[in-house]
Amino acid sequence: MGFVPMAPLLADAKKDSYAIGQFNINGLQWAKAILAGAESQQSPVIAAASDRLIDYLGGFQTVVAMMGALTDELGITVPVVLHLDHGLSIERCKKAVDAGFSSVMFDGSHYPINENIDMTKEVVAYAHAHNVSVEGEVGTVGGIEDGLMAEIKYADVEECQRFVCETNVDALAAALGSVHGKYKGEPKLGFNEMAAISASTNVPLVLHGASGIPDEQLQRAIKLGHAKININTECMIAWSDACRTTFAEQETAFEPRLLLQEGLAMVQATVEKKIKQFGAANKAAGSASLQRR
Ligand SMILES: O=C(CO)COP(=O)(O)O
Ligand SMILES: O=CCC(=O)O
Ligand SMILES: [Zn+2]
Repeated sequence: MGFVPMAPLLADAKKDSYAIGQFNINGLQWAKAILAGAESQQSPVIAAASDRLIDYLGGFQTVVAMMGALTDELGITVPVVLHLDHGLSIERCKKAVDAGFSSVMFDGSHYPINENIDMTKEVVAYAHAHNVSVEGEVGTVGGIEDGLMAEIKYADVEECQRFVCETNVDALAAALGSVHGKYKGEPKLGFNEMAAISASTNVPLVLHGASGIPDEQLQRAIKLGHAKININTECMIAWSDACRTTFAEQETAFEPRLLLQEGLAMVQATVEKKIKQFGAANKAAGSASLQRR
């Protein structure tokens, strides 16, 4: 089974007011937990490799081969998007397309808007020619992004409109106060700006840094056009808490399969919980016949 492009899935999600979960891959067993969680909920899923972690994961081709084999061997029937998260350069986005990813994010948010537009355009031209979807970012998500500590820079409504119109991206990550990693205090998303950006761009929006955002704010974001919600930290916290407990309880154990299994079960449980929260459970059937790469 191949991977599906992201654009048609997000169009369906936006139309029916639910969001598809993006879950970051932190290794082979982790990828299995993501796929099993999506299958059990019968939800489309976006499995993402952060460009920052590509070498750690074994390289672009390894990620594609691993995810392809896992979806086959596990008998996964729900649509799976294989997405490059926070692509660091045009070249690396092209490499991901060549390797077989079905979606890429080019993160040009640290560049001035004109450069971000030009670079994103180049990624879109290459990716669309290969039936691969593209996500772009305007403004800056706070916290650790690409390994660097980023200041929050709110997306500007007019810049977003220009960005979408000129680049033809399939999805827009408009930074509106969310933060990667753990929140210090209550997150406060810019809902007025969100409404204006959603209305003026008319593309599916992407919420980065969604771990730890209260349900009420997530539901408002979905109503205002967010069709993709990114979760990594909540899975990592669930995994590390469970693993720490196992290590403390089983002082003499040494087999990784046993030591890590409770942590991985918690990753799957977190994926399932978030999918239900995003309203994406049982949404796989309508999109299952989509063209795969
Ligand atoms: O945005 C994310 C991945 O791109 C994940 O954000 P969290 O750190 O909030 O899970
Ligand atoms: O969490 C997602 C992004 C990253 O870690 O690079
Ligand atoms: Zn992100």
